[in-house]
Amino acid sequence: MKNKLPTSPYAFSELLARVVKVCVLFLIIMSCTYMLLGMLGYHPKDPGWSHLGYHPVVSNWTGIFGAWMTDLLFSFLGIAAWLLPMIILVPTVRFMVRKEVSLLDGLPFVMLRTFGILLLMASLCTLASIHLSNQSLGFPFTSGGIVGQALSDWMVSWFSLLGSTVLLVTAAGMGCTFYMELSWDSIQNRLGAWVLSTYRGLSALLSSSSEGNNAEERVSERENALASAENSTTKSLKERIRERFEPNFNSVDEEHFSISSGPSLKAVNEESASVHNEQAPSQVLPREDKRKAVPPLVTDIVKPDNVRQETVKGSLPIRDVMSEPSANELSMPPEVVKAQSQNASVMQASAVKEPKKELKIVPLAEAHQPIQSDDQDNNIQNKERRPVRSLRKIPSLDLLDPPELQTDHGYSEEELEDMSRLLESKLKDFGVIAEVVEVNPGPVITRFEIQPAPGVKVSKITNLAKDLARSLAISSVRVVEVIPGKSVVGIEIPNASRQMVRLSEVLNSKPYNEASSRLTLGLGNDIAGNPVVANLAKMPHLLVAGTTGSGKSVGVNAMILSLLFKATPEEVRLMMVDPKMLELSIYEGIPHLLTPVITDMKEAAGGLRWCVGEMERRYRLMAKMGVRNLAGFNDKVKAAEQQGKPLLDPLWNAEEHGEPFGTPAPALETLPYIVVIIDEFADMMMIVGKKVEELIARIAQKARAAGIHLILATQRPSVDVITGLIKANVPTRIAFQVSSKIDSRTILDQSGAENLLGNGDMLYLPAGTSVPNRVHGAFVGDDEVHRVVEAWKQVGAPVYIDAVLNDSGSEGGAASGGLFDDEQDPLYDEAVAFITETRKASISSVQRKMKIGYNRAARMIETMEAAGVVTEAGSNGQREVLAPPPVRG
Ligand SMILES: Nc1ncnc2c1ncn2[C@@H]1O[C@H](COP(=O)(O)OP(=O)(O)OP(=O)(O)O)[C@@H](O)[C@H]1O
Repeated sequence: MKNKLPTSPYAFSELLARVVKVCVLFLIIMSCTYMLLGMLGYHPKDPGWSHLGYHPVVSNWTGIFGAWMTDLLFSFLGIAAWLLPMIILVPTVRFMVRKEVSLLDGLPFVMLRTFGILLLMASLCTLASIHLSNQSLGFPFTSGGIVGQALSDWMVSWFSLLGSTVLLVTAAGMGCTFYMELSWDSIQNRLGAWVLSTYRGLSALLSSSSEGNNAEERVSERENALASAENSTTKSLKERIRERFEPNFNSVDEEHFSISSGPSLKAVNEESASVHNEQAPSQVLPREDKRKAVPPLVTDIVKPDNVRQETVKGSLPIRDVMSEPSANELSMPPEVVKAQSQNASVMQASAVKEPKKELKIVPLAEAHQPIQSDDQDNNIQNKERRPVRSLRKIPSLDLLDPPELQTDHGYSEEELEDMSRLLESKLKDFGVIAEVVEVNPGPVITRFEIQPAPGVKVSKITNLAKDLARSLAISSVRVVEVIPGKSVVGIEIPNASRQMVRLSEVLNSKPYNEASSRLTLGLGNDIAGNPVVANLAKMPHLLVAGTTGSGKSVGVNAMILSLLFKATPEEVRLMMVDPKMLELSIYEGIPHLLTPVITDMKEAAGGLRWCVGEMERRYRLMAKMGVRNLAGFNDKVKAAEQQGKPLLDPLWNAEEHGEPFGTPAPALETLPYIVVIIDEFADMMMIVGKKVEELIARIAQKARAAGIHLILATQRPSVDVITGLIKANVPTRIAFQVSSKIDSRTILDQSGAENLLGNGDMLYLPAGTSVPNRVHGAFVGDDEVHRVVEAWKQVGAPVYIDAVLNDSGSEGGAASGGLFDDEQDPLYDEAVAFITETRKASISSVQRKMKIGYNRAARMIETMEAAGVVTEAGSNGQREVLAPPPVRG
């Protein structure tokens, strides 16, 4: 007798209760359906509670009862009546299916919901009465019914139309919350999910329709992939929970387990609770207690240890969604758990969907093309022609401090991988879709080569340099727009610890040692650690600028020492101008100096003027010798010496030198290169004025062939110092760190120097190029400079050329701009008389005749040229005298 009917009164009453419950449920469902049909079939002319009716027959499908009932509902509630069937049905069904809860236990909840219903209905009726016209609706009274009408009249008189609306919407929200036991979090989540899916759908639609917009297409594809991966992840989690619960929950509806789309955990909790309850019906728990009772059951399947922290995309910790929910999560509201699991699954899915690509890590030493030294192409021919080292004793490079042992090995592969992902994600935050395709670690910086998505402008990335630096929490980021030979953009990020480049390292390198030019400068190392040397003879003039403390003076010192380790005083002579009386005074007394280090700006102008005169003399000499440059001239002189037939000075004029007519000309000697180094060139511009700019421009235009070169340094890279005239004539530039993009543009005609690291980090822009090379400047300390200076002083004392400065002191009006243009020189008239008489317009003859310095004589000749007394110098440097000789009375 397996299926015995219950015989005890307890068993019968239980059966009866169950049957009654089902019947009541059925009745309520049918009543609500009837109500709904009645409302659908409503006709205003049917008889009803509010009127007798005009139709002989009732039109409502539900008969006269239905017509009456509908009329009653619409009369009282207006449009809100439509909600009634739903409002009755939903809680009833919920109450009925939860079979274990007695009416008494559920009473507080019923009351709460009822209160919610009343609040919701009343506020909806009133809102409808206030804002909806009844004309098209045709309800017996108003669109909000009698209830709405009464409440709206009262509320508007007290709170005005706007105030009532605000209050009613609030009341409706509250009613809804009570009625549905609603969590606004969950609404927010659902709304968010809906907006997201709509956006995905739309963007997928748009991207598929617009060809060429591949960037968006990739995003939307990726997002869709993430979404599907998310679903699949959710599903697998679903399946795993199902496996756990299968024996107990065979009949439980699939949707109760929907982790990502509903209050899944809550459903699981409730269902788990009911399992407990079935095991002990006698222990019916109120709802709150049930919740407390659930965790032990569920924690039973949770392994909190499985929660794995993974660092993907930099420092973002992501929980592995494949692990089961943590105990913590179980105490959270289900919506929060859902949101977290969604986030985590999206991230996990991205990791699953996009398997980590092997990041290509190529050290800069291999990836970076070393900067070609100007001298290197000529090396082979030059080596045959000239000895690489001068016979004269040049101090040993041992005087310099040796390079330090490099102990830092930079970033590990893992760190580089993480940084790449972080960089990608930060770029994405700023709206730039790009992929790191290669990483090049170097000794000072690491370069990330990124491939931007099609359509991304490189200027957008450049403009993000500062924001990127901030968001990556590093001092600076430099964007390299063009990497020769590649289609990628470079992002240069400083290493945590920087390796110092020592001058000894650069000067001991092959490129410096093999360079034949006596004007080879060791600048530092490139980003890959290769030495960078440059030939000043090819530059042929150099402008160095950078903010104070950026490493300019150290850089200039490194250049001067490069010259001192390469050339003897016979090969290179130096003129140093140091308005600050600080930086270059250290070189006082070395044999290379043409004059003592110039600190007086008037003398500096005189020095420049001497250079102009020397330049013109050299041009004349070269013209006579039929050579095109100083190297050619020196070669010819040396060759003649070696053959035992020294060449005689072709410009020799015995009379001019006060020698008797017929005195043989002296033999020609090789001419040294002259390098003029001006440490703070802005000061000179300020003190002496425009004339300096003109002189510099004049030297810069012509001096290359004559072997005269300028190195101009300034800490004020403004347009009044680095003028258009100077920029046009000084084509090679070095920018150390500057404070703004504008300063960088003034120096290099492009931004970038504002993102340098300081401490000798520089951008070197060779003449005729537009892509600057980043160089980490060579460091040389003051004590090293001292040692080299002392060594040279031991070799010999300087032979100063007095003419360079000897008459500059008499140029009283220099500061006022009257340095070169006064006809008021007391000797001017005498000089004009002398020239027009002898018909020889030569500076040296005026110099000798008047017993004045070169500068003053040259100035007089120029004034005569301006006055039309003499012509301008021809290609051979000669001038014709135009004015007639003075009339002798
Ligand atoms: N190549 C380098 N490597 C490492 N550190 C350097 C380098 N060059 C300069 N520095 C550091 O920067 C400091 C400032 O350098 P320097 O005096 O050359 O700057 P500056 O631009 O000439 O400043 P100012 O215009 O005020 O004289 C130096 O004392 C040194 O510590």
